[in-house]
Amino acid sequence: MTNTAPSTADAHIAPGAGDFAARAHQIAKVYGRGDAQVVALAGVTVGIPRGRFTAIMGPSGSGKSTLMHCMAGLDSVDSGETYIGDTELTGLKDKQLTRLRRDKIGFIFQAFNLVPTLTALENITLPMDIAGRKADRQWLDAVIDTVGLRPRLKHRPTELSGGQQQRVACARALAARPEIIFADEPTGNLDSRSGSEVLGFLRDSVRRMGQTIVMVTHDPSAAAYADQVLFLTDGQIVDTMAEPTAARVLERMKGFEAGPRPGAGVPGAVAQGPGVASR
Ligand SMILES: Nc1ncnc2c1ncn2[C@@H]1O[C@H](COP(=O)(O)OP(=O)(O)OP(=O)(O)O)[C@@H](O)[C@H]1O
Repeated sequence: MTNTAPSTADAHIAPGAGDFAARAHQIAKVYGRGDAQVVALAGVTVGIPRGRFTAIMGPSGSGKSTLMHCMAGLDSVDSGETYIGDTELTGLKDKQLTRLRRDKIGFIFQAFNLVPTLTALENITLPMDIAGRKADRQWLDAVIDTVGLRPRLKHRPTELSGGQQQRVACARALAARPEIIFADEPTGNLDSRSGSEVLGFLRDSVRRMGQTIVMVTHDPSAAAYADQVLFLTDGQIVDTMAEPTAARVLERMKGFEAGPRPGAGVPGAVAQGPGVASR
């Protein structure tokens, strides 16, 4: 069911209000028809605070990837609006959307998606090369040092470990200084040590470089690296948690197995950054 009722939370995401790198307003997404119909998003209103690390968690099938894909302009919504900065994505033509994704958004996926014939450095600068943009040398150096890739820049992906390949993918996402980075299970293919390294690096890029990151994850330990966690069930944001710990996130996730927490059903909830009270 799509929730279209206005929410007082909407005031927080009116265009120009709040410092959000990305926003969604009452977005709904339904797959299939008739008996096969699945409501993936049921009227989600959310703002992603700029310069913060936000994790999205929820049971399998709760709509995490759909929300991320719709907010990143990789998938269309059936109703509602999405914004990157002040630019409304809904209604953009394909070419405009491609340009916006290229110029303003960085992506990190579970599969590293590196070009095997290019070196680590060439992979990092590839999006800028395609866009015909010159890399800011100082920034690029800072990114390379932050991810600890300097001794590996001439290596091809097959000559790098999984963790190193994902660090190349992180550096590629950061190099163009995007408005926001969307990361979908970035540590899903990594052992726990490499996963911790990548997560530590993502957190550092938020703290030291002011990057905005949104990450979908199943792992409470990964979510604990974030500044805040949004919890989705049945296509709605039902809770938020600031300054999460793995234990608190795990405890909250257990609650979903027994159904949403009483009073936690807040369709239209808005991520409010560090000021959100822990629940
Ligand atoms: N292309 C599609 N066609 C039909 N149904 C889809 C499609 N993509 C997603 N769905 C359905 O929409 C719902 C939400 O899917 P989504 O992948 O967003 O959930 P998720 O929370 O990311 O799940 P997981 O944690 O298992 O990856 C699920 O019921 C899924 O089966």
